[in-house]
Amino acid sequence: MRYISTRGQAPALDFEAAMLTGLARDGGLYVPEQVPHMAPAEIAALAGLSYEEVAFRVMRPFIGDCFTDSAFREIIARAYASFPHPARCPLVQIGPNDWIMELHHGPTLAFKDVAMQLIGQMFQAVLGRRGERVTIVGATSGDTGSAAIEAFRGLDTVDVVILYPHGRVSEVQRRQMTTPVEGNVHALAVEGTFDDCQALVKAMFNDFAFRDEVGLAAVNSINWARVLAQAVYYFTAAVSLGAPGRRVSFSVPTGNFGDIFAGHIARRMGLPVDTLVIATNENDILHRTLESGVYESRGVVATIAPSMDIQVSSNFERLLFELYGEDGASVTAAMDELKATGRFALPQGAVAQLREGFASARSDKDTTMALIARMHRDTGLVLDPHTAIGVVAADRARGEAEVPMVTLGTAHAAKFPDAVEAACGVRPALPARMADLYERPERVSVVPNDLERIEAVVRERRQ
Ligand SMILES: Cc1ncc(COP(=O)(O)O)c(C=O)c1O
Ligand SMILES: N[C@@H](CCOP(=O)(O)O)C(=O)O
Repeated sequence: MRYISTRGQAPALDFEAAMLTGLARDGGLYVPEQVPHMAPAEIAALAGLSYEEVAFRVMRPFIGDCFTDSAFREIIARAYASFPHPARCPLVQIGPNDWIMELHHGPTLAFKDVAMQLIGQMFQAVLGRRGERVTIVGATSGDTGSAAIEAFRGLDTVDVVILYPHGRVSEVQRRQMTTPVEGNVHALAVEGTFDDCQALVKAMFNDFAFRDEVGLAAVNSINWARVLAQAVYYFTAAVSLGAPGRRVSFSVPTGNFGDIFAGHIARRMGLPVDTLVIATNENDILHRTLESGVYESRGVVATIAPSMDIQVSSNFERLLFELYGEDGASVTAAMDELKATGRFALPQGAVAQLREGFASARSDKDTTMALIARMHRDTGLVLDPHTAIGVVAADRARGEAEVPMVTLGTAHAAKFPDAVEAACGVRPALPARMADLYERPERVSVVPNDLERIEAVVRERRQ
């Protein structure tokens, strides 16, 4: 299995190299040259298997000879041992044909743990074998950073530096990043937005001297391994609802377009995924793109779903690559235009293809709060704002009524207690293992939105 860049100018790599490389050297994102196909019988055979075994079968064709089968099974087992729920990503029924897939049972209470716990194990195994050490620099709107710090804290093969937008993450998210004591993990509060943080990370990858000096690596969804690990739960959910004999739709709270792109990959592998609903908050660039065919960044606004406060959705480039017939030059031209003018228009054919596979809906603050209140009143469930946006969008953009709809429950309500309490009157409690989170001392540096200054801090913090 080889991985190629969406910009068409970087060398093709195997899985191990693509995982360690992060952003391609031409500025693009790695994607598999071909997406492996699972036959209906292979999908049917996933029914009743453990999450770990499904993960092995879905991911195995993508990893080439990076790990032996037994080593890969052990890595998967270690990754999901940190999820107390036996199903790892359980489904909860909320209506006659509606479910929420709870992806918050990992150590930091958000769906990022599902991939990050696995990637932590994969990096440790590969870097240990190669005798190498890397510097992971990540951008976060709150959840990727806490999941990465949790997955890599104390490991002897990596330093981790996380950039988050100062004052724009919840207190729980911030404390999850700033309270770990291990010397190899560092949180930097950037005076800017998530988009600024993500642009800084990409700029560091494009500064080849810096990149090579520190051995830069990525655990954002820049890294293909993240997307791959997230494709697994689409299989577990769809199979338990009747796939391959039955189509299933998903509503996905969306920001950087990584999670929903994972669903698209599952569909390309042969899973009968019907509609993929892009659920957005007021930062609705993707919803507008579906409506108008123009991808136009209007600047990030702060919302009650801060993890989705994103305007430049990194993984949309992976979909564009497909929509543009895998022509790296066209993708490069679109990305250059975006950088220069803040917008680009998709060709008619690409827009039609986009609308065939995806629907979209936007939920604003009042609608999201009303949904949290209604859901609590009707079912007793306390949803976080991101998941609530997914449920609103599922209602607004579902296709055929008889197709089951699964909303991805991307975070635990306790990560956003203020918004949840304001919506439904219940202040969700943190699990016992985090009960002292508010008492732990914090360690964080506030830094300006300045590439040189941040590169200097990264150099200084490496061990
Ligand atoms: C809780 C939560 N929901 C939804 C999203 C959006 O996911 P994606 O960036 O993969 O589109 C994020 C951030 O990634 C998140 O942290
Ligand atoms: N919402 C994310 C933003 C980063 O997304 P990623 O999937 O590219 O890591 C976050 O919580 O940090």
